[in-house]
Amino acid sequence: CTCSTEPQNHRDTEPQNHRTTEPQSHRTTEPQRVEKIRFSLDTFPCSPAAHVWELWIVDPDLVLLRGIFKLKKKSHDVLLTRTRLTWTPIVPETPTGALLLKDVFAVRVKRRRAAGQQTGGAVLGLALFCGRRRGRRLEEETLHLNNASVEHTHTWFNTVKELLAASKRPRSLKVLINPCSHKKEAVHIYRAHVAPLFKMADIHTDITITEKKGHALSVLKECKLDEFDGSVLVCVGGDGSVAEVCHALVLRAQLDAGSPETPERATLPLGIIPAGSTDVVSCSVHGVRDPVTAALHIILGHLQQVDMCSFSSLGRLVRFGFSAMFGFGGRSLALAEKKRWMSSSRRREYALVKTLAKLRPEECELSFLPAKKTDGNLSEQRISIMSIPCLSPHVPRGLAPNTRLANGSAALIAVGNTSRSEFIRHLKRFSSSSGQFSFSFVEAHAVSAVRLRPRALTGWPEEENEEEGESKSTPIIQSERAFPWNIDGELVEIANEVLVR
Ligand SMILES: Nc1ncnc2c1ncn2[C@@H]1O[C@H](COP(=O)(O)OP(=O)(O)OP(=O)(O)O)[C@@H](O)[C@H]1O
Repeated sequence: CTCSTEPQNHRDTEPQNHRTTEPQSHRTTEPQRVEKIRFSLDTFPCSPAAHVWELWIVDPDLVLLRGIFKLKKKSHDVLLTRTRLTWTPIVPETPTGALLLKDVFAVRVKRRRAAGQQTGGAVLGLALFCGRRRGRRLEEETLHLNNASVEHTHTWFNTVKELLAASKRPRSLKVLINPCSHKKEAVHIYRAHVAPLFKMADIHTDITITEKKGHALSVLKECKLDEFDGSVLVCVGGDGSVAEVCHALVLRAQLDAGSPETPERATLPLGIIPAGSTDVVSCSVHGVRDPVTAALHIILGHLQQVDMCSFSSLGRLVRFGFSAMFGFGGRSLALAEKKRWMSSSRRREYALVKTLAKLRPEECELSFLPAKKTDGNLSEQRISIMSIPCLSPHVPRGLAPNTRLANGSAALIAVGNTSRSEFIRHLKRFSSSSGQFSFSFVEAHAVSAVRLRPRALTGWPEEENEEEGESKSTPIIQSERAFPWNIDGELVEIANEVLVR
């Protein structure tokens, strides 16, 4: 029983509040079983000083203080109640869990709030948000550090926040979204899976939803790059969108450096959020096709250099890109492009089957500069050139599994003249297992440059009338002298020899 006019003599009139103002080592986390009964002055008129009497019925087991002390050189959790001191050894003394701050992207103070309550609420502790590896994926995970002390929580919060602010992470993002990618889901993928993570990490975003093909290129050609200082460009879309943005970044770097001949490194890093049908570039860089993994890589500031090729013809730059196919790959894409009204998977299947039915070698002269060994000369081929492994859900090990992302070379895969059935066997091995290069008609080389000169300037002329009902005014090859190339999934028609570096 105590009597007071000074609330602080009771430590506080609200027993549960005093828990939140105590420093860590003197704070109890036990529920406080204290009941308070108030009496009016009239009840005890004999008291000269007090206005109110308060009777405190105190649980003798109530923990008054709690802290970590060493007893006989071992750490103990020590509790103080009104009647006794107890201590429990803290075992093991080595940490049982660890979290690297390089994986943490946000910290928040947790509060108890009623439904609909926006502000305030009792402090419950800290939540640390991090990206955890699960195989090739990065997943968002939260570490809860529960502690009801306001002072303690804010000290930890401020320190962690300062540490995060000092790390090399993007503070702002210029986001380009292709709303037409694949099933037109890019905007939804961004809003549902990516934007909440950027918000959580306090990253400012400036979003452009592209209106047509070439829009991203014109944005990046004309923008002032110093406005993007310290920021990262993000592309949400499929391989066509990524290729357009990458081409724009490298082209811009070359234009700014005034060196059309020498390759220049792009000044802005690019984040790729996969929203296409195959997402070869995203799969190759992240090892998995997953928007959350991609977003967490961006937030955590992970950087990966990636090789690109330049494609030029007769001394003029055609474009920059990661992969190109000539022959079978170019022909089937050209055919698929004619069937735009079909769904993307159907027209791809249709074009594949049709092109296989008319399979024949390209008459061409192919020379290359090997990355390590002696140079070579090949003819009558179907050809692929890839600066990255080109992984996709359909080809889990990649079209060019021996190519690294940034080794300064590309894989040249040349498939010589063979029967249709052997060619199909070769193709099938990409999706099933290894061994796709162990055919006598397949050659694979690591190269730093390739020159391809088509010999027959009219390509496959018999194809142009290949189907009943098909208009003769829409030939597969727009110009009689042009050859279809598949560069990063985009149809590029080039009439003359092509130099890839
Ligand atoms: N608003 C738009 N309307 C039409 N095309 C666009 C628009 N914005 C961008 N594009 C172009 O769409 C082309 C294809 O986009 P993207 O590669 O993202 O989709 P996709 O072809 O469905 O995916 P994938 O290449 O993985 O199959 C790109 O060349 C891009 O330049």
